[in-house]
Amino acid sequence: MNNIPSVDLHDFISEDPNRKQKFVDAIGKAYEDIGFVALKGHFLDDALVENLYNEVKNFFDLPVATKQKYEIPEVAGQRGYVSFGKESAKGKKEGDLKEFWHFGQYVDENEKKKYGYPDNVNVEELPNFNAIGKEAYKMLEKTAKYVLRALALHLGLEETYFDKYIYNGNSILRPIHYPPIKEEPKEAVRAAAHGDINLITLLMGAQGRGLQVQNHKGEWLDAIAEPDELMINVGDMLSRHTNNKLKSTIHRVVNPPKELWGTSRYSIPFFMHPVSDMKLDVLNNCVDENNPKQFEDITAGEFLTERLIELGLIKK
Ligand SMILES: O=C(O)CCC(=O)C(=O)O
Ligand SMILES: [Fe+2]
Repeated sequence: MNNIPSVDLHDFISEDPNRKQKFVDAIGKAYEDIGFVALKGHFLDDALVENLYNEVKNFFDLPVATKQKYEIPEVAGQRGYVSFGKESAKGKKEGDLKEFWHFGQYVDENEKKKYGYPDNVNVEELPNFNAIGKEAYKMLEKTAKYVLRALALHLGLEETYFDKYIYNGNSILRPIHYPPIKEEPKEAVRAAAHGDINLITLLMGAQGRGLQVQNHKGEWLDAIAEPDELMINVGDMLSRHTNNKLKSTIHRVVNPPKELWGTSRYSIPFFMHPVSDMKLDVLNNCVDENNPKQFEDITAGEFLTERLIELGLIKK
């Protein structure tokens, strides 16, 4: 029995108003409650998923010295490689037991200056790695656009409310490798308890065990998706914007039992970010007498910088 509700994006995209409303209600209810849904009917086909996993595994199999060629501290880990143990969850000193890669937004040459995004990093050893990453990025971004449209309707906003903020948004596709565990990790875990920073996260790879989410009672529940499903959760930016009506649920990746220490785990979250100048100020229609404004006004860019400092990716 899974604890996370399952929804099908085909319902939302269908021309049938009842199916569309059913999707909006189901995802809205799930995000006001547990903060996660498993979603079928997205735009990633099986071949693309398989190709992406193969490329990602081949990348992490490269020698450490090769991977480190692609580590660029000046961009605060926002593109290219981030080596093992570098990132720690907010408020935690032990680094997570993971290494990862970041693909970022693709903007035209003439738009580059406007957005100020760092360039994506090209892996010379793997001729298809970057093209496949880009294709997956675009398909996840398209999926996220429809999910945000459903959430806009649920919030009583215009359906396309988020479209203008996510066009050329600062999203990140992050393939993660949790290597085999070689010695007693003491306090360190694969990913310590955290809320995501961004608007919503679309996670590939939640079929395997390890991901857990915390419910209202503080209990940790396993979050397991079907192979054709993406796990999609609300991040802190959307939770702020909606005055916590939509919940950014704390989640973590636990270490496996000792007999499975020898195995790697891979996952590929897509962190959907808006453009940096989106105001995350609490929406008026999410404030009333019983639920007063809970968050200070802040832009997405300011909020991201604050959090990257807390994660250890920007050095003060
Ligand atoms: O690896 C996973 O399953 C989840 C990773 C995660 O929560 C994150 O990177 O924010
Ligand atoms: Fe996360």
